[in-house]
Amino acid sequence: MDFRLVDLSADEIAAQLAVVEPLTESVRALIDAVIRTEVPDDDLDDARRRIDAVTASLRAAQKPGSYGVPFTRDFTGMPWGNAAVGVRNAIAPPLRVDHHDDGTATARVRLGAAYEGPAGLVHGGISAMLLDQMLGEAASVGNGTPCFTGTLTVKYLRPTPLGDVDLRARTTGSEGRKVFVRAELCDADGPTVTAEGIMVSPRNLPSPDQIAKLRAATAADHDA
Ligand SMILES: CCCCCCCCCCCC(=O)SCCNC(=O)CCNC(=O)[C@H](O)C(C)(C)COP(=O)(O)OP(=O)(O)OC[C@H]1O[C@@H](n2cnc3c(N)ncnc32)[C@H](O)[C@@H]1OP(=O)(O)O
Repeated sequence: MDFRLVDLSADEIAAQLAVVEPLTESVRALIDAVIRTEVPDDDLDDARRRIDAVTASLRAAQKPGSYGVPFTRDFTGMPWGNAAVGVRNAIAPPLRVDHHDDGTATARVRLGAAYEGPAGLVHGGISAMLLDQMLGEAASVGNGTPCFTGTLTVKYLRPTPLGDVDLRARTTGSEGRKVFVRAELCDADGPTVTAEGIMVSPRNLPSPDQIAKLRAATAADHDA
């Protein structure tokens, strides 16, 4: 787990997001357009050349490896490359997860043509990924430390049509470093996929107490 700290204020992060989120949204629109376009082949070839030129311009200054999960000075994670929630990742729908006082995590997301499995239906792997993220978020926030998926059990109750889906997760208990979590993915008529997870806080991570102390120390440094 990457605990790299970045010295960015909330304003600086907001300024980055203001540029990055629209760019990623444009790439998502591009993905959808490539899937559904019916323009002639010559136009496709021309589009490819122009896209390659944009890609080359972005690669002029490029981070090695992946984005990782840097932490801000108030110890907030920035999982911007994450496949499910990443604001820099055009493959992510992205899921925007809300955490509630009762310990549940919820999200609503529109799954378009890029997430198709069977015709007109959400790919089962995408449903599993989104549910996995929800389980991890509910477990991690409830536990106060990041939890990895140990065991994930997914049950597909009925097909999920592409379109708007709602997700909800809640922890059902914990035992040592294990957190037990349940989640469901619903269309307008109710649950289509359910999941159960045993999420484990890895042994080499700081404990929730240590993280709370780190967060307090970082805040105190910043105030000084
Ligand atoms: C705001 C947003 C915040 C942040 C939100 C973050 C959300 C992230 C969501 C994404 C979730 C992912 O995709 S995570 C990526 C996919 N998952 C992974 O790559 C995990 C790969 N596996 C591992 O790293 C490891 O095997 C771990 C962490 C699962 C366990 O390793 P460990 O830490 O050494 O654990 P260990 O001491 O062996 O075991 C501790 C206890 O857990 C149990 N245990 C161990 N492995 C498993 C297992 N696979 N399934 C069930 N239970 C297990 C043991 O029996 C033991 O129980 P007992 O004897 O105490 O009873």
